[in-house]
Amino acid sequence: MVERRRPIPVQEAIDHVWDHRLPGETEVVSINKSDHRRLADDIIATNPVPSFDKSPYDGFALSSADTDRGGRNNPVEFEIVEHIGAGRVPSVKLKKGQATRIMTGAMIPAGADCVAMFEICQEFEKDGKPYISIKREMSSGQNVIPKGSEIKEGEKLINRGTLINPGVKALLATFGYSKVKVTKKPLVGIIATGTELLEVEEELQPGKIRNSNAYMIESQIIRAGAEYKYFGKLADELEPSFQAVEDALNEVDILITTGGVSVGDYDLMPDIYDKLGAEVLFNKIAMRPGSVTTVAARGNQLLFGLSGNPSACYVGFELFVRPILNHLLGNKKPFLKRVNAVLGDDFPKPNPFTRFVRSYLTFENSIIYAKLAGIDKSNVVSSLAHSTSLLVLPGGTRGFKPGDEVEVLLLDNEQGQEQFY
Ligand SMILES: Nc1nc2c(c(=O)[nH]1)N[C@H]1C(S)=C(S)[C@@H](COP(=O)(O)OP(=O)(O)OC[C@H]3O[C@@H](n4cnc5c(N)ncnc54)[C@H](O)[C@@H]3O)O[C@H]1N2
Ligand code: MOO
Ligand SMILES: [Mg+2]
Repeated sequence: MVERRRPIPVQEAIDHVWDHRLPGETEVVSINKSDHRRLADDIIATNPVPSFDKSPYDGFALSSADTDRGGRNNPVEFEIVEHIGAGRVPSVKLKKGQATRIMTGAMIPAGADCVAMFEICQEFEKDGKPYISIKREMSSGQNVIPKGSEIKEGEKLINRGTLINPGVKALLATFGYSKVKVTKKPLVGIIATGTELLEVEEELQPGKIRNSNAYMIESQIIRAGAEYKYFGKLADELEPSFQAVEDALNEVDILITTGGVSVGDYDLMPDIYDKLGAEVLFNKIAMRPGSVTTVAARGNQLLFGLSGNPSACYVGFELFVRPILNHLLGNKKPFLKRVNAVLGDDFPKPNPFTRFVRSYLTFENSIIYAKLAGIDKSNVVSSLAHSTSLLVLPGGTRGFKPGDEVEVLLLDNEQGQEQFY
């Protein structure tokens, strides 16, 4: 007799997996290798920025008081006593009527409180010495970037958990973080099951198919920021499959298998979990595709039994594996970002289960439209390449039509959300 499974709501399944989450680990990497990693510590300003009063322009540093009553008919003159570029420390303290020729980024000399840009100065020589004249009044602080005006020393700039992007990297360099403490990438094992599977380089044979899921999962793991180890494909035979799964568990943090989780004669994963002594958290979810997605726990390891059907496998990963990887990676918003959109296609067939439809978004006249990425069947592979989102259609007795307001989960968005819903 076929086993009857009780489907549980998606949120309940997500909660079960979430209850088994573990804290991630950290490691130190060189700043050059830190891209796309997540910060394990807050980033604190180790110095003020700028760390000295500096000039934002090429011009002349002088005392604004010396320009008092300067004007169109009353030019004020300054003797140029020093010439400094960025990186040099001024050595002359300016006296009344003196100015320093200064370049962008250079330190403002003592005795100066403003910078007159080249464009407003007349240069000339008097007694063989360089001079300028200015036909206007300057104010104190004009064209000076004061020390600490951008960032105060000790200020918290970036929260731990933040993904390192070019801007974050610029800050790390600004504050001397040549080594960066980041969260460690969890290692996720992949096993594909199915006697019908051929590897990518093999010729197609009658009754067989190429194993696309393992490669798809590799890519999903990388997109999530983790690392994978592929243990190959297994024929549907219990003893060797059990051995392979047990061996793989010794090497990885998390194990993903694909196929063999339904109720077929060669669906061996339920027996393998049994033999491993793993606790099956659930094996039926009220969702399409991926209703047979099974998650088991052995010790502190999670085993994700994703469906063999490509679209079901894909969705199972995004809903159940990805948040756990995000959590291990220190992402404080581990669930897929959910936004509202307008349905751009017809979807007349109702379904009692919540559907996660492979879709993409378009942006027209300030409206986000969600459109179907292709055939909406659990066994198809073709729609996945065009999917940037999962349209969430609640289960029920009605279908959906263009113009209906819908929710979509974003697949390529780095900013997730704290809860699934
Ligand atoms: N009597 C029932 N039959 C089925 C049920 C059910 O409830 N009662 N559930 C159906 C649903 S829903 C799904 S989804 C599938 C799930 O199947 P399995 O997870 O057990 O996977 P397999 O049987 O091993 O394979 C299913 C399908 O996927 C192809 N496949 C498998 N591995 C790969 C791979 N690595 N790359 C590409 N394609 C793969 C495989 O050849 C099969 O066509 O069960 C339904 N049946
Ligand atoms: O698990 Mo199946 O994908 O619901 O069709
Ligand atoms: Mg099966």
